[in-house]
Amino acid sequence: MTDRRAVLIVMDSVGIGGAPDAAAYFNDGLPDTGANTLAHIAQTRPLHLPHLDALGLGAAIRLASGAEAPGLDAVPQGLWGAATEVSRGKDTPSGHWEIAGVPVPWDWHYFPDTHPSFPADLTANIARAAGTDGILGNEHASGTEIIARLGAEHLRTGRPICYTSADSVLQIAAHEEHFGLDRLYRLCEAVAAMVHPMRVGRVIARPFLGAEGSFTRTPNRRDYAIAPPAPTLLDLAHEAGRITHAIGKIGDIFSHRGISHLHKGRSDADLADHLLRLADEAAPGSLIFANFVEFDSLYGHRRDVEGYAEALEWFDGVAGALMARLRPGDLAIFTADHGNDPTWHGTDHTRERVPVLGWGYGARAIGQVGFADIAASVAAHLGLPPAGPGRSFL
Ligand SMILES: O=P(O)(O)O[C@H]1O[C@H](CO)[C@@H](O)[C@H]1O
Ligand SMILES: [Mn+2]
Ligand SMILES: [Mn+2]
Repeated sequence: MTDRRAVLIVMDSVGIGGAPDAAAYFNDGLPDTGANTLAHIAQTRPLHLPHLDALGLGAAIRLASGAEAPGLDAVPQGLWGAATEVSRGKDTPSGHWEIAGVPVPWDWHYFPDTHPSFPADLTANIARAAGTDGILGNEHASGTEIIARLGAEHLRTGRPICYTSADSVLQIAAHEEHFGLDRLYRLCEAVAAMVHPMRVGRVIARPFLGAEGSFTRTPNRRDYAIAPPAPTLLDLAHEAGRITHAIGKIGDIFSHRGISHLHKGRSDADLADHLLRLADEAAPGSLIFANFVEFDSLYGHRRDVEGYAEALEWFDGVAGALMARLRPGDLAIFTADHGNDPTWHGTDHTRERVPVLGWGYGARAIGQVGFADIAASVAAHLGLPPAGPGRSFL
């Protein structure tokens, strides 16, 4: 068995524009053509990302989309390229599964942007499972906006707040104390069993606390996702006897399959602590697979450009600290699952290419690759059987 370790890091929503099929994806009814998360942030205010840029981040942006990204102009010293997704979906499971070697073979079910959004029989079944006389919401919404608008009515009526987005999701927001956290989890589990057969990708529990005017979501979000339709990189590594460490949302995204140890936290700062500790401690031959979600959840969906920029600059320090701890023979890859351009209209993800930045193979331009090539490369590095339809770029 190889001693070589691999660290695969998804910077959630850190897209670099240029997706060839962006016109088929929408925000507020308008196509995602031209969306470019990183370039548009950098054009708003120059980014200082010395570690990621030294690997080739600025070069990857120019390769993916031809866009200028002020502040990101280093000569690449790492492995660098841009990856294009083939799965028909611009959400988290589609991106992560394809990165792990399993492009999504089906069309997800999306709920229409109408009011009501959910079919009447589903609405009735959700209320029955909740033990309430109805539901609130039943529309496309942003999660922070809808609890501000409907939170008081939720407390008054006890009805769960159910909403969706341009993603294949059904989200349920409820007050942790008034409705109850365990009750919300049980409801989401029951609703997941109703909608997974329809190919709705996820049911998401969105607990919140507080009183009218100050409702706030808590870190107790939980995702109930459809299982990947084929063995992923995690499954292959685990079956080969490797230790697999999942950091953050990776457990939920892969239905907890192929994971030896799950490391969660209340924030990305907690996840960074796990990552840096594992860089010191993870066994030879192991795979560390991390998702850093706050770019997406706190800044992308909220269209907060400055917050996103600061989160990137914080994460660049984490990336530098990680690279300082890796050992000769290790591979680290930094990539993303989709875009979420905070300068764009709407509040949904944006269809984009993503960066592929690697530490451990010297300076190497890999050009345009596919998401699934990442799985093939990590598998090759770890000496595992080929993972999925991609080709190794190593
Ligand atoms: O607005 P919030 O509730 O954060 O929802 C966002 O989070 C969901 C899952 O990532 C996406 O589908 C998007 O709509
Ligand atoms: Mn995501
Ligand atoms: Mn998201």
